Order: sequence, then structure tokens, then C-alpha cells
Amino acid sequence: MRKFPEGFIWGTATASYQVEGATREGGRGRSIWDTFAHTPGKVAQGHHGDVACDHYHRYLDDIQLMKDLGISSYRFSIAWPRVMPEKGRVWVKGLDFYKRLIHALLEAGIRPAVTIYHWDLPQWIEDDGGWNSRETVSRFREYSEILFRELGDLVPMWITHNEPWCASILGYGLGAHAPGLCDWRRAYRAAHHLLLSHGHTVRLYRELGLKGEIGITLNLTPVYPASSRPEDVAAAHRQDMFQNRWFLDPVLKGAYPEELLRRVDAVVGGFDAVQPGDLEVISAPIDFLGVNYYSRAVVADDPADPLLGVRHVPGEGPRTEMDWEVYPEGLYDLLSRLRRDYGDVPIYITENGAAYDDRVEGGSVHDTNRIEYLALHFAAAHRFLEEGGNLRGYYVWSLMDNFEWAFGYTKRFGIVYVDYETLARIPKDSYFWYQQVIRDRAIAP
Ligand SMILES: N=[N+]=NCCCCNC(=O)[C@@H]1[C@H]2[C@H](O)[C@@H](O)[C@H](O)[C@@H](CO)[C@@H]12
Repeated sequence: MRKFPEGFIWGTATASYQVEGATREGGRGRSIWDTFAHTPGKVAQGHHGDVACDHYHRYLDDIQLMKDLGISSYRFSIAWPRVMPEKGRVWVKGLDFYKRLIHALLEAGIRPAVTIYHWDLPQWIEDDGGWNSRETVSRFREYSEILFRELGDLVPMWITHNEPWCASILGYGLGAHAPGLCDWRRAYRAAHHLLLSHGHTVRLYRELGLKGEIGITLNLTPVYPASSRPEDVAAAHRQDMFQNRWFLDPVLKGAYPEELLRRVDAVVGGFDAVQPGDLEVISAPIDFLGVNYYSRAVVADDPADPLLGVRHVPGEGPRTEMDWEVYPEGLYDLLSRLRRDYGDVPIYITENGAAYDDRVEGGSVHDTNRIEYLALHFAAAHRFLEEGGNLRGYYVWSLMDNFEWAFGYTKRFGIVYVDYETLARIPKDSYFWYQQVIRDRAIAP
């Protein structure tokens, strides 16, 4: 058996817009995802989060599932529109749901890990420029301060942002996510303001003297050259800069990669958002780095690509329902690279999991493919730990099937199946497998 350390944190993760529903309850205002999902053509089959998994009303049953699972921590996000529903209005009562949720988690012996922002920006803030506007930085700090003052003594772990790469590139550059803009200059400005708001919120957390830990979650994708040809190796370097170092370097080293500034700013602009002192704020020391890992990228040199001169080629591994290659070695390589290039920063894997075409058969879901995926990735994490890696915990994405952004409910990531007709929860075989791993604090050899 491969044992994990005493005190290793096993968890599951979700996000507000993906599971809560109740989008018009408790005084909640509209978010950019309400707008985006209700815009025809943006989300598969016209799906939206109005009901989602109805976690807002069913959270006690869901906590019972977590308690039976045996996890020690649950990562969830707070919906900003519940606290700032409209311009000029702060609705602290909008936190009442989260206070109930947090007290119930603590009573169940489960450590709450709160993500302050997981993409559901209040629509009124987007109307005011959204993450393209520097004004949003101070609004995020104001929002964070309300959370810290209301929940700071109850919540021991805070994540400022979830995947600023996705929020900026998919939301403002590619238009695949809310707010659905296709403007690279705004995407780069949005990325900078997301990072700047992270730094100010970390500083605020220190100023308030709160006793927990605070960090940021980045989606990180290790990049491999399609061949050993020097031009492919150089292409992988450029993609790594765009995919990973763009966020890692400012947060952990206090500087953007030089080549990103030179090459990208020349092509798309956007770094005019950087003002003197910003990088010092962004690199405020953090207590941990949250890593979301799903798969790797394999790239070849392609002069026809205007921005980075790369083209993606498929890896040779099996694929998940998201058409992402299953590549557990990438998790080990990623964690090792972080330790090599950024020092011994404490790491949590804040998301890892897979979507598969799960079917209910006689009241069960035999998701052996998801068990295989998780076992391989747990083994990769274990190898890093064996080598002295500073890995603190592992949150499986996701506790339950949920709203998978532009794919709606067509992709299932949960270890618990959700019947969207009845909203019934059915633990999958992977739930029971994970339950045993937690009991053993080990995986089979
Ligand atoms: N082009 N392109 N895109 C590549 C983007 C890849 C990364 N997607 C993620 O990491 C998201 C993360 C998110 O936190 C969660 O809210 C999502 O439900 C999971 C599953 O999708 C993952």
C-alpha cells in the first residue's frame, strides 16, 4: 500500500454557480453567468444554473454525503452576487446561506475551504467594465473584506481566485465563457486586474490579522514538445509561458515573463494596465498555491499561428468525455517543476477529476474509468510526496455532477451522480473507492 502522510487533507470541490441553483433567492442579484447561460446558443442545450443541483436547499444532505465519504475538507465558492446584488447595495444577509453551510460543515468535522471568486461576477460590475476595468479591483477588495469580517474566524482556508487564466482568456479573449467577449487586449487587462485583486486581498487578510491560510488556485497544464526538434522545444516554451508562467511568475516571482510582455503586448496589447507597484502587490506572499490539474498539452512549432507560433497535437493517451488526454505523469511532472522553479511553496491540488459518460444501472453507477483516472493521479501525487514534495492535500473535482459551464449538464465530473429530473444523488462506485482510500489513507500499489 502507498501510504499518504498523517494529516493529509482529502477533500472534494464545487463552485457556487455550478451547484447552488436558487439564483433568485436570498436577495441574490444576477451574475454574468446568469446572463451568458440565458443567452441562446452560449451553453449546450440551453442549460443554465437556475436550479443546478439545488445545493442551496439540499446542502445538509450533501454534507451528510461528505461526512459518510470521510473527507476532511470541502472546497466551495461564494457567489459575489449574493453579497453585492446591485450597484451601491451591500447585502450582508446574502451570506446567511454560507453561514448555515459553514456551521454545518464544522459540526460535521469538515474544514471549509472558501473560494472567493469562481467566475460568477455580478452583472452590474460587468456593466461597469468588469475585469477589464481597474475599478473592479477595489470592488473585489471591498467584497473580500465583508467575507473576512463575517466569516474570517470560521473559515481556516481562503482561495482568492479560481483559475484567472480561464476567467480572462475564456471569458474575455475566446468568448467561450461569460461574459463572452472576443477581445485579446481586454483579456490581458482582465488577467492583470484579477491578479492585482488577488494581491490586494492577500494584503487585506494580513492586515486583519486573520489566523487561517490564504492562496490562489491556478489551472496549470504542463507542456510537452511534439518532438525533440529545437523548434518544437521552443514552441513548448512559448506555450508554457502563455499557459502557466503568465500567472505563476507574477504571483510567486513578482514579474511577468519578459517574452510574454514583448511578444504578446506587441501583438495584442493589454499590458498598459500595469501600473508602478502592481507587481509588488500581486506577489504578496501566499500560504499555499492551489493547483488544478486535468491534463497536459503537446505542441509543435507553427509559424502560421500569429500569437505564439504553436499548434496543439493530441497526446497518445486515452481521452475523457471532455476530450482531454488522461496523462497522470503530467501531474508528477507539474508538481516537480513547481518545486524546481518556484521553491517549496506548499501546494494543495484544489481540483483533479474526469468526466465520463456515467449511466445508472440498477441504482448504481459503475464508473471504473473514473476510479482508474483517480488512482493513477493519486499515485502521481504520492510519488511527489515520497520525494519530499510539499503537498498538503487533494480535492477531487467534483463532489457531484454539476453545471459544466458551456457544456451545461452534458458532462458529469461527480463521484456522486445527480439525476437532474429528480435531483436525487446516487453515490458512484468512485465515491466508495475514494471512501476506502481515505479510510486506509493509502492507495493500492
Ligand atoms: N480552451 N480551453 N480550455 C482549457 C481549460 C481547461 C481547464 N478547465 C478547468 O480547469 C475547469 C476547472 C474549473 O475550476 C471547474 O469549475 C470546472 O468545472 C472544471 C472542469 O472543467 C475545471
